[in-house]
Amino acid sequence: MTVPARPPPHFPARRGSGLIASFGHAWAGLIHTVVHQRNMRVHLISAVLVGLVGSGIPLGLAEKVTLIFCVLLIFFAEILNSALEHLVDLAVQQFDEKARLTKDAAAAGVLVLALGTVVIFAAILVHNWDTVRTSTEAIVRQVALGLPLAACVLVLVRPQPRPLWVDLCAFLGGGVLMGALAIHSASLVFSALTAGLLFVAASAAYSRRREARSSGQLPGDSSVNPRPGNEKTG
Ligand SMILES: Nc1ncnc2c1ncn2[C@@H]1O[C@H](COP(=O)(O)OP(=O)(O)OP(=O)(O)O)[C@@H](O)[C@H]1O
Repeated sequence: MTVPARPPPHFPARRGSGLIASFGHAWAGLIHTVVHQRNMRVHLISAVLVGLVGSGIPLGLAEKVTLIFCVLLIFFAEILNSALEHLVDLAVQQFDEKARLTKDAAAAGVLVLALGTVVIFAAILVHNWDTVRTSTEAIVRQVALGLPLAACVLVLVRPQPRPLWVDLCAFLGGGVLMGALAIHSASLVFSALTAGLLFVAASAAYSRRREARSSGQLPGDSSVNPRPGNEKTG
């Protein structure tokens, strides 16, 4: 006797197929993590600061590769940590010791990587201390233009509701600062990394605005608090 084929599960229609659609799903996963995971936003701001140091001080190839690899590894770990949290929440809706152990272990993985990156970053700065000491002009420039750029990224990723013009000013202001920094950059790879992070922050701001609109919140209405249930700390 043949077993009747099971009906397909109730899935919403896929947003497309092929390589471009796969890239779109991965991009949506990245932006969702930035929007909903506070720690991911902390990593993003830290990565902007690393990008500013790397594009201000001339570093060796091995040092550049190590720093960029560390930054990407932390993002990777945080995204995987977030995926695991979703999976655990899907399987377990009540307090469960194994759920706690799984989430704690995943969070520990991110913590270890973040601490390791801080140590590596400090070791690279100490190793290049002579260059750092003689790069006063570059340091002043990176602080004068880079800190406002980091502030623009911070504005874009903040969960608090705000008017659209604030996001637009932050994105355009960040772009102008980025351009000014890129002219004198010691490393175009680090400049590209910083520009990419600004773009990710702007996409997160846009995505948050769309979510707020579809859930009935008016963007820019400061009387409406962001939904705390949607916000994760890790
Ligand atoms: N179902 C559960 N059973 C037991 N403990 C849980 C459960 N869900 C979460 N926890 C505990 O609460 C912590 C925070 O979990 P949550 O899902 O809120 O993630 P988060 O705040 O985004 O995580 P983190 O900042 O730790 O990465 C977990 O690390 C775990 O110790």
